Amino acid sequence: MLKIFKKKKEESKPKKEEGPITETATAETTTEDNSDAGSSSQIGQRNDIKRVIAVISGKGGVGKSTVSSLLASALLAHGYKVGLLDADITGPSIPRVFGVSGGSMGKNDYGIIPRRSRKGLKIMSLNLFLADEELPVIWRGPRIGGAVKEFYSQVDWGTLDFLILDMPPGTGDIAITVLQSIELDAAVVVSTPQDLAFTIVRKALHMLNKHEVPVLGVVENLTSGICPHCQHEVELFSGGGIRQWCEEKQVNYLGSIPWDAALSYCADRGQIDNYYPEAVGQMVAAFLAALPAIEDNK
Ligand SMILES: Nc1ncnc2c1ncn2[C@@H]1O[C@H](COP(=O)(O)OP(=O)(O)OP(=O)(O)O)[C@@H](O)[C@H]1O
Repeated sequence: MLKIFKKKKEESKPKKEEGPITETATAETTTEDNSDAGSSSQIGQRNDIKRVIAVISGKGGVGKSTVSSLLASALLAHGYKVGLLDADITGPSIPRVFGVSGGSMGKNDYGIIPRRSRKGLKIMSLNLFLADEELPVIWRGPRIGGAVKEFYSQVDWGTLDFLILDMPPGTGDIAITVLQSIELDAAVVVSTPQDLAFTIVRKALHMLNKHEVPVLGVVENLTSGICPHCQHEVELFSGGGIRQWCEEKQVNYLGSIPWDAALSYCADRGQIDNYYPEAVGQMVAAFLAALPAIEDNK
């Protein structure tokens, strides 16, 4: 006989995930950076963010967070004022790769003060609020969208030339909610050369089209690697049709990043901003060259 287990009633449980992050998760306030601070109604008021650029993949694990971090660091190295918002709420990795730790977040009358990397990149991530970075965040799409929106509007970003948004992976509920939560100026799409990956990444391109977000271009990650034994360059995936696809569809090909052990070494040690090979230089040059067309169409 089938035993039917009644689900325990959960309605009476307090919903822990409700309430603004900026109020519930900020452990401490500080007077740092608020010499001209006003009332709490001034939260986000002095933000002057010139461009919000999303980095998106559609497929998980292709290097979206890595490309977001490299792009933000390279723009900073070019002298731009840059912020990096980790919208990958359930799998945040940005603070770690920049060697920035969490704990109590400072707040002034203009909002939460973002953390600064050693080189001055402004960073905001849910991981910065967690006492233990290994704690999982089990939230549904609307809550995640809400958190990203707060990280955009309730943070004292100040003046930025670029706010880079490391999007959540996938093209489902969570990514769509984030797309709807923040007005984006453009998006950079990341894929590996593998046909399987790029098929899924194309879904992200369709999603961006549907939401009328201009695509700045595609970055191909993990194109090739140097064999540590014979020092020969090896292709890591079959496929390799992305550049041609970009030409056919008149989408900018922003360059390729090879697999490089030095990159993961820097990321693991919180020093991704020390990784600046030629491939990254070429990517940022192509990115900057593609910008005017997007801005002219605004
Ligand atoms: N070109 C590269 N060379 C060496 N390691 C890389 C490279 N690109 C990415 N990695 C490593 O691969 C792993 C996955 O990269 P990353 O976290 O950027 O992927 P993601 O697309 O953001 O993943 P998710 O879908 O979980 O958000 C990381 O450990 C990163 O350091």
